[in-house]
Amino acid sequence: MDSWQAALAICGATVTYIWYKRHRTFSIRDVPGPKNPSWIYGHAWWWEAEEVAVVEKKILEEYGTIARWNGSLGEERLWVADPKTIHHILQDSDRLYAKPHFVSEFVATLLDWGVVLVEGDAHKRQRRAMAPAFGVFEAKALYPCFVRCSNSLAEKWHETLSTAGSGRAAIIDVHSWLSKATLDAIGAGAFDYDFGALENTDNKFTKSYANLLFDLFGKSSKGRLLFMDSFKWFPKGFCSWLLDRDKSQGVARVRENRSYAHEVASKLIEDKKKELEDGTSRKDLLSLLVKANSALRPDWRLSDDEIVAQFRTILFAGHETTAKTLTFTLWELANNQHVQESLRAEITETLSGIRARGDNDFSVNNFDSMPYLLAVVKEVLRVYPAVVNLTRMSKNDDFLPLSKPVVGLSGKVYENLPVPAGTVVAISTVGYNLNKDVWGPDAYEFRPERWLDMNEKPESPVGIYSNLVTFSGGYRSCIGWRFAVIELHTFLVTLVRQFSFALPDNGQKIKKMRPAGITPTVVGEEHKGPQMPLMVTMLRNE
Ligand code: HEM
Repeated sequence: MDSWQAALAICGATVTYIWYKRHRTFSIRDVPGPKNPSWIYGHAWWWEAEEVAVVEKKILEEYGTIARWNGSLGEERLWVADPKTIHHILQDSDRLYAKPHFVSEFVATLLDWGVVLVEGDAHKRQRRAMAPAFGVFEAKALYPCFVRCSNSLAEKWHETLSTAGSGRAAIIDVHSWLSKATLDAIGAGAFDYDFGALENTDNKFTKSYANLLFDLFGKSSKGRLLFMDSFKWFPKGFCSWLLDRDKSQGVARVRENRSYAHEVASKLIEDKKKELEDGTSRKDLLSLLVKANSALRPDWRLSDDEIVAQFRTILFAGHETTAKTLTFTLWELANNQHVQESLRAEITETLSGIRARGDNDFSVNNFDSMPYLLAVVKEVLRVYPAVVNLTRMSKNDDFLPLSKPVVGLSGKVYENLPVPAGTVVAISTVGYNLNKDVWGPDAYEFRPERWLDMNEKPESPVGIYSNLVTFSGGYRSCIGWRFAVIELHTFLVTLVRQFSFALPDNGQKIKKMRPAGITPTVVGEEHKGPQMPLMVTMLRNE
């Protein structure tokens, strides 16, 4: 075959492929969605440029709970905020949907191949080994760690405010403090390891976490996004190979973090194994994991490398997520003084009851009888889900069930939506959590009271916690949700009883940026990375 014939054959094959993709029955081409701003880049930049929830509300208002959008080079994708569809993807479809390899390989630079990223039998095996460390009893046992870390944070704020001009109040970047305190909390609770972040200890591993996610994702450009999206065209493994050679500052920082993490984790695992042999095993998650693992059938056991991967996974999955959730909680309390006052009143009243019974302070079980505290935390988790999208890819052609029919661009009405194999589906946690069909006409408002009025349980809850998709749902839902919820309750009670929060009167505006989840930044100072300056005032001692 000469070169002309070869060129003709390639052109013919390309045209046939494009024709096949356009005309096959299983297509999402007919689904309405926002106009593609660029065939080359798709919507990636459009998402990045807009504030979290602004785009989601636009899509919900204009297209409803299912929309088509584009990846690079014209690729068609789905955006989903419909409860029935999400339920199908998360609960029923181990066989049908997987995390796309090009996303997982990128995230693996941060987490290694731990339970968040592996698929199929490897996931089952890793999850089985981890499950015993994440029960209710185990989460409650970590309460003293959270008390210690939240008290250390309160002490730091007391010191800062006592030396401030007025002696009682100052503007504090609560996000940077909460990020340090939650790193200490996950270190203590999950590994019995002291990061010393609040104390500013000279620990290179601790320092390697400062703004790591923002450096990796927050300084994106169109070219960078295209580069990352292009991994989808390459076979598995290529992306990892390329990232190992990537010289960009964000990836270089992650590589450095990985080498410190491996060093620390290997030493910790060795110590935990020794403690297990000596009968001095502790109650942190890693000790429980090492113990549960050693009792498993040999072919189910995790290797040391896999345990190291869980160490990095737990650190990433459980650190910034809780820090950001707490940051937005304090912001909403500053925005809604009546909510803050009601919460403080409930804390004070509960504490009086505890003291009247002869106890000194809160125990973890007291939170269950604090409906307003529970409502505030659920409402923050609803409006500010730390992970804004769950990305999946259909393994086979599938029909997605819908709560409401979708009217296609052609006028055709779909009761179920045909989705071709290989379609990327973004499950929008923000879109679902703001869906008015699920949460009522005031779904966009921050209103903790909705949880006090709610008494009906949904027939098929979508998420693992309170019908929210914030912790995902089904067999890959967040294994650490109990840990997170107890940590959030503990920090809030400690901080709200000792400090009040208000918006600074300097006209500053907060922008919720998208990279690496939902990130608080100040408008005009986005380049400085995450921050949330609030006016914090010391309250009188109890
Ligand atoms: C507010 C805090 C948190 C939020 C919003 C959150 C959210 C999530 C979400 C959405 C997923 C699913 C990710 C996906 O499917 O791609 C997930 C998975 C996971 N989370 Fe969390 N998380 C939080 C805290 C924690 C904590 C504190 C830990 C550990 C102590 C943790 C450990 C994990 C792990 C190990 C997984 C992977 C589970 C699996 O794939 O089987 N998370 N989390």
